[in-house]
Amino acid sequence: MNILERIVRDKRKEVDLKKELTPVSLLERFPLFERKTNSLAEKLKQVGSSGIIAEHKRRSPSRSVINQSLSVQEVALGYQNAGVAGMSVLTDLKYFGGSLEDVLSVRASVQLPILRKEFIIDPFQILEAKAYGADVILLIAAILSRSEIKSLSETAKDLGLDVLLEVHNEAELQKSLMPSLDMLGVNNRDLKTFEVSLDTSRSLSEQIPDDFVKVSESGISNVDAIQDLRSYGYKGFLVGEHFMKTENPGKKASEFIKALNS
Ligand SMILES: O=P(O)(O)OC[C@@H](O)[C@@H](O)c1c[nH]c2ccccc12
Repeated sequence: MNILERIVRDKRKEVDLKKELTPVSLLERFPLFERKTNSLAEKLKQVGSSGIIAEHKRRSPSRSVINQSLSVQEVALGYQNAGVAGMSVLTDLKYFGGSLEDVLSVRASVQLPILRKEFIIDPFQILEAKAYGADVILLIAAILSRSEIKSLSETAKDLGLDVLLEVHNEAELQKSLMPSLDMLGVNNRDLKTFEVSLDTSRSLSEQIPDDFVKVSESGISNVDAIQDLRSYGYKGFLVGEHFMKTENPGKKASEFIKALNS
């Protein structure tokens, strides 16, 4: 069993348990459930957007410690001041050390569009995302069938959330294209082997129709890479470790965006 299969197996158990404990009717009564969401796709399309989607990530299966010592609010404020287009918040606890409460804290601290970074396999997790203040959900093509992608993305759209669909190869891309997606993310990291190559974004770019906002994810650690990926049509750049592994992720992001604009 590869790591992705293990994560999904554990996620199924976690979600089934949570569904027993929390009725949907309760989530729908959370104060944040009614709010108007903030579109990341629209933000990325604006001229002059930095395109940076900065991630909060304490640890990962490929790197046991990234940053465990900062408060998520502090990181969020630093990112917002730096001029990022949006923020991604990992909510998986077992493998990434995150939680839905992290989304709630970020929502209370900044106005940025917030992506709930999670292994979504059930509509319940999309209701949670809305209830805790997220604006965008991630769907990962490697763990979902076409019909699951369709029903989950339609659920998200009905709630006013943006959908970022993540692919890693051509087969995943071809099986996933449908109008209920807003952004197409190409993960440069193979979630089964952890190998990273920006060539994945370069080679898949021309197969992504222009009606989707293109996002390149993972392994981005320099400004030149972004300039290069822009020439392939990418408008969003998901950056985690390069910022989070420093003592001051907001400062790192600020320097990065300044270099991008100079
Ligand atoms: O830390 P990096 O290499 O900059 O990567 C960030 C982000 O792309 C990565 O965390 C990620 C992309 N897709 C995911 C799916 C699940 C968990 C994590 C991810």
